[in-house]
Amino acid sequence: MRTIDLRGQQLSRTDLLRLVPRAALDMGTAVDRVRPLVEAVRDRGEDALREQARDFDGVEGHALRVPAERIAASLETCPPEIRAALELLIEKLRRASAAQVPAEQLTRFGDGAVIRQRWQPIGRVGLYAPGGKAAYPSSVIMNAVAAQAAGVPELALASPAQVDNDGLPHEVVLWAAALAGVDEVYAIGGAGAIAAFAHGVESIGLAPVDKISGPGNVFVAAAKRVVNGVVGIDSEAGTTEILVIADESADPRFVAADLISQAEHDEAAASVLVTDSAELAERVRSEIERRAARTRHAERVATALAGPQSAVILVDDLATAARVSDAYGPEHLEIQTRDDEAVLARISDAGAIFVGGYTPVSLGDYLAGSNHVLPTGGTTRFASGLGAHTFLRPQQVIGYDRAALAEVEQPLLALADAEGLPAHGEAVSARFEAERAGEGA
Ligand SMILES: NC(=O)c1ccc[n+]([C@@H]2O[C@H](COP(=O)([O-])OP(=O)(O)OC[C@H]3O[C@@H](n4cnc5c(N)ncnc54)[C@H](O)[C@@H]3O)[C@@H](O)[C@H]2O)c1
Ligand SMILES: N[C@H](CO)Cc1c[nH]c[nH+]1
Ligand SMILES: [Zn+2]
Repeated sequence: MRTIDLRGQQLSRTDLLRLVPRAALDMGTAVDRVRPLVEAVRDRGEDALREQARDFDGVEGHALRVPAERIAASLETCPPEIRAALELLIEKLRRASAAQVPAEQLTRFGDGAVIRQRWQPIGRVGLYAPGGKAAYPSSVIMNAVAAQAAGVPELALASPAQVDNDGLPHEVVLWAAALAGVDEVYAIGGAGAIAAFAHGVESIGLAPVDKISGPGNVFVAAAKRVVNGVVGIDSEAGTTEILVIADESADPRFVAADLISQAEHDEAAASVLVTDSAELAERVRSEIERRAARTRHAERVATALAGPQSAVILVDDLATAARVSDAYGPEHLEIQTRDDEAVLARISDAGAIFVGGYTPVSLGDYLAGSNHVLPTGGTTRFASGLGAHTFLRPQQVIGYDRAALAEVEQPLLALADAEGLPAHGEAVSARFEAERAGEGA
């Protein structure tokens, strides 16, 4: 990991934005690459999906829709300990997701004037679970349980076709779909899946969805940006990022293990350590050296950690560390310091925040009860992680009676007049015309 030494420098947020590294393939380039893939699926449907499965997943002649009976039957081969772990995840996530559903609120302006704030679930959603370099049953559940907590009636799931599973998605993805109660599943990956959800594919019975959610690599995130507006999207939950703020009190073994854990996702994943302790930085480095080579995906991890997107950043103090973190706006932020709450209080922009030495990101990836689908690429400035709220739209329901309308008639006429839109005022006055004509007679 390269070192960026910011000690002794007074840097503005703009300076920090330029200094702090970002993922190797930028979103603009990825958008240019996937736009033709999305348009091909929009224009040529199944044929384009089959070409993309051949080119990117190495799969041909497979069934794009997984029969519902096959999904249910998959559970027969699910080892009991994996089933129990998936069920534990479902149970914890259901509780935390239910807490994300807001209660209906009433605002009354006197007796006959009320605004109801209700939260309306989206009708049909497309859930994406990645499946290129690894299998993501946990993402199936993060998506499905959040949507179910919101009350979404129709869920469809897509995940890449696998050569070693007869062109079906990973078997463990089917287990998760069966346990989460999702029976509309497609063996489609990447930009093709996002385009298929957005535009529908009649020949395989895939109706267009209203909103797409779920994580994926940079091509998946870019495709979501392309279809945004045709359908809604959750967030750009792309290539994984972790930023750790640590001081000399942190355990270098924990910090190193966490930086490696997220580098395991993708050669393009970003692992960043920000510390005011040069000694900790050194100890983390040697721990990484000791551990990284031993991991199953050592080459991928080494590439991610050596890439321009990963770094050790040395700062003068933890206040500066928090500024660096906010400028970066990481998907995952870990805080391992002597006073974690003080650092947390300085943080604004992060997808999810993991506080203390015993709250690693991989706990949140699987079993904290929180949702692991999180915004990346600096979008934490305006986007949030996936939750029940992702699938709910606030709608105001307005009800005034005659007396309450009469009470606001005059100020409303003044506003309509100020905007030069008198018919707006007349739409109110018209309701009292007959009565006034009677009074005048
Ligand atoms: N932000 C989050 O919430 C979150 C959560 C989990 C995983 N992730 C990220 O998801 C990603 C998973 O990636 P993955 O590759 O394993 O699975 P994936 O399903 O996201 O991507 C595989 C698909 O990418 C497409 N693809 C591959 N090469 C391409 C190319 N050159 N051009 C266009 N399309 C191409 C193919 O369609 C393929 O099916 C990782 O980057 C991981 O960090 C993010
Ligand atoms: N760390 C990922 C989010 O970037 C989520 C995940 C799923 N499985 C393992 N990890
Ligand atoms: Zn992870």
